[in-house]
Amino acid sequence: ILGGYEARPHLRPYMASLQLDGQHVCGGFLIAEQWVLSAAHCTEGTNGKLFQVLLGAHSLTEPEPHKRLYRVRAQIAHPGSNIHNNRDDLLLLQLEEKAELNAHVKVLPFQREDRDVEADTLCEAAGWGTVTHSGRRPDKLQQVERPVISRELCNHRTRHDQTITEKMMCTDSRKKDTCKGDSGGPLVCNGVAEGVVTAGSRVCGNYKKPAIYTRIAPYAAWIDGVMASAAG
Ligand SMILES: O=C(O)c1[nH]c2ccc(F)cc2c1NC(=O)[C@H]1C[C@@H]1c1ccccc1
Repeated sequence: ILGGYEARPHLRPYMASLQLDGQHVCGGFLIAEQWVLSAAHCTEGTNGKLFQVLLGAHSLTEPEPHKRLYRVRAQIAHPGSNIHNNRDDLLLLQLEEKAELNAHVKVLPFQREDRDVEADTLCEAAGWGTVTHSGRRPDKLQQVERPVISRELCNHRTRHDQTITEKMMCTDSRKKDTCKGDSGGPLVCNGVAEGVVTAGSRVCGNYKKPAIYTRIAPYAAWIDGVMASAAG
């Protein structure tokens, strides 16, 4: 998160850190007791290794009472996701067991109504992604508030030039922005997850390249289908 600030500990009890060998790789969030939603690109370069999912954390390194690392039973990338673009950039992770829900570990509802969030709506993003242009990594969860920008503006030839589909949304990236390592985390608008930070490599903090999110509502049926088929 560039230009943000330390989140109040455990005010975002749905936040997950996707880790490999104890290292934070991407964000994610709890959408059901045994399911985390993140971004498919985060699995690139992991050559099929399964993540571990840290829940209930504020600091990545310090011992905290409700912090717990969960093994992953299955990782399901959206079938349309690919390395060449940001389309269908979603990853579902089934935890080995149901997460123990408490004040520090909670499910975040996601938007099911497929309607664009109005431009200028202030939404929030949080993550353990880079906090400086030089790539400094924070230990504690950071957050930032960003206004939604219209798809028309985001698709301008000087911005993302017609690559933003109706299954994506954008926020202003002037100075304050999501960045590498925040991918997979939720864009929360009025208390509901409307988007997932895309994990395609992009420049951060440059107003000419707005932040891109996968809108969740268009994928509600896919998400429900995967969770239902793997149930039990
Ligand atoms: O965040 C992303 O967009 C992204 N997309 C990817 C694709 C492949 C892939 F193997 C990783 C990623 C990855 N994350 C990262 O590189 C994480 C490791 C870097 C990081 C940044 C800040 C704080 C901690 C760690």
